[in-house]
Amino acid sequence: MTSFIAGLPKAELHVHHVGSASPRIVAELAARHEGASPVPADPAALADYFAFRDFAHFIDVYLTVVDLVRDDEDVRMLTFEIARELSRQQVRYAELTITPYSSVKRGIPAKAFCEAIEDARRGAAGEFGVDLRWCFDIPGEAGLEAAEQTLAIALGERPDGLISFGLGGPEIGVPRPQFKPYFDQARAAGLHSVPHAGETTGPETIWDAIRELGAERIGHGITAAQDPALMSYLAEHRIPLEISPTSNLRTRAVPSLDEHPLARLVAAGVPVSINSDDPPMFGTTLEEEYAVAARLLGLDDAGVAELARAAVRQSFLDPSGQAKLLAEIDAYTVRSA
Ligand SMILES: O=c1[nH]cnc2c1ncn2[C@@H]1O[C@H](CO)[C@@H](O)[C@H]1O
Repeated sequence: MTSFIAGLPKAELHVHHVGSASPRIVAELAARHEGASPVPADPAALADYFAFRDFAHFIDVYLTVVDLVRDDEDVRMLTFEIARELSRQQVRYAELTITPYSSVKRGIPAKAFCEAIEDARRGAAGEFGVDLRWCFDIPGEAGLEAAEQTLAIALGERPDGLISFGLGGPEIGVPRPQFKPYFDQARAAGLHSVPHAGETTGPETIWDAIRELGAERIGHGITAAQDPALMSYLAEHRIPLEISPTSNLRTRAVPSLDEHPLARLVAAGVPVSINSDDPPMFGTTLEEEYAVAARLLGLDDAGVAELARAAVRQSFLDPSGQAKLLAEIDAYTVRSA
């Protein structure tokens, strides 16, 4: 199973930019910028640093890593190195969630930020054969000011790889309906709506994301398992959940992997993709998340290949790109039989 997963061509739909900074990248960033940072450069110490009391603590820690990204060269290096890691796991296509607001607020001009990610996107395609797209998300804890800025950067700079508009950060105390005007404008401009919801709050947040923000996919959405009517709605309207099992464990959104609602969601017919969210911060990889999903769902190699196909079909990759990647998965599965 493990070697099958390792070689399986994949697509990743829910993985965060700064959240993918590996210990090597974090050490490189820490070394570049003198000055006090609580983020340890030593990989062992960093692993201890990435231990979270709860979700709010996770966001606090996450933002200390955001502080390490100080200029457009840091952005370019981080993005390119993420693509290297994705290619090592046979990821051919990834929709990377990026929060430009947080970096622009820290002094990186929006134009330079977008040029840097686009440089890295071209490099990733040429060097690694990884096709990167961007989801620009609003950091919810920064409220409507961040929504305003994120939309302005998205529509003002409109980098070629930008395909979707999201909402991350804490859900508690951050009601989704307030962001409706920004999602309306983003969708009117042709961006897909993919807010987080139902990660740390109940099903009503997911209903809001659907009804108020026009969600086409939901980030996490695991509390949908508490509402059979919502699961039926997600199944009937083919609104996929972007599931990251270990993330939910490490942020304490679920008490244990065995209690993760993934199997209940799949049994109810809810479309899901498997993702890693913030892999180094959660001590995992996309490959590992496929193995966790295979265990929780009792899948054989054929079942795991279907997980990869589902992610491709739920992606915003164009039909010909999807057909090409699906054919690659089919060919790999036949070869591995
Ligand atoms: O699992 C997650 N849930 C919500 N937000 C997340 C997660 N992982 C990373 N972020 C990021 O946390 C920042 C908060 O300012 C945002 O950039 C969001 O993208």
